[in-house]
Amino acid sequence: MSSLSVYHVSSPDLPNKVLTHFEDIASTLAEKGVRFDRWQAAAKIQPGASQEEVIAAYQVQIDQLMTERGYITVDVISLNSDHPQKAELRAKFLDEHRHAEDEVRFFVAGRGLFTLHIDDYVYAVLCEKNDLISVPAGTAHWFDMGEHPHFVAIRLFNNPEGWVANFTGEDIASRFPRLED
Ligand SMILES: CSCCC(=O)/C(O)=C/O
Ligand SMILES: [Fe+2]
Ligand code: NI
Repeated sequence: MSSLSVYHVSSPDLPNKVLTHFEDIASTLAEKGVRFDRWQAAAKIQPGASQEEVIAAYQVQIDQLMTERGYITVDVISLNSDHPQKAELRAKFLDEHRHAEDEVRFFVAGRGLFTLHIDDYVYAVLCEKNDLISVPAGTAHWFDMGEHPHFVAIRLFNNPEGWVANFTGEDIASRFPRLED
């Protein structure tokens, strides 16, 4: 089940609230400019499936997002716990960073934990299959796929380079809960 846990930066052990209803999650995030939508990921895709297979299965949805929201680049992260570089891949996203563009991720299988740091609050968004999250450019955040990754996410970008991150150098991510798997 998708969820949103909201913490004050000073209390990583105790969330102020935990939301599990889609409308509550979407409206709380919308107040901060974060878009949380639920789409139907109807094609059965297994974590570990190739980028080509995932893009072909979701071409209609990808085209819709590109046309309606102007994204120009797409790629796929598709990982299961057999992946030989899973620890390095996990570590790559675990430190707080920002992007110069919106972070748009459509989960078509499995789950992952996005944690957003906005002013004095931390928003931990557990994303699952069918969730489409759009985090505004410049938002400090990190992502945990867990020790045993099991997810497929389609990533959309509005720059031709794809994924470019600016790390903040802060250690805040190490104090907040990681994905339990
Ligand atoms: C769920 S997609 C992989 C993570 C990623 O692209 C990112 O920028 C995390 O912050
Ligand atoms: Fe990111
Ligand atoms: Ni699964």
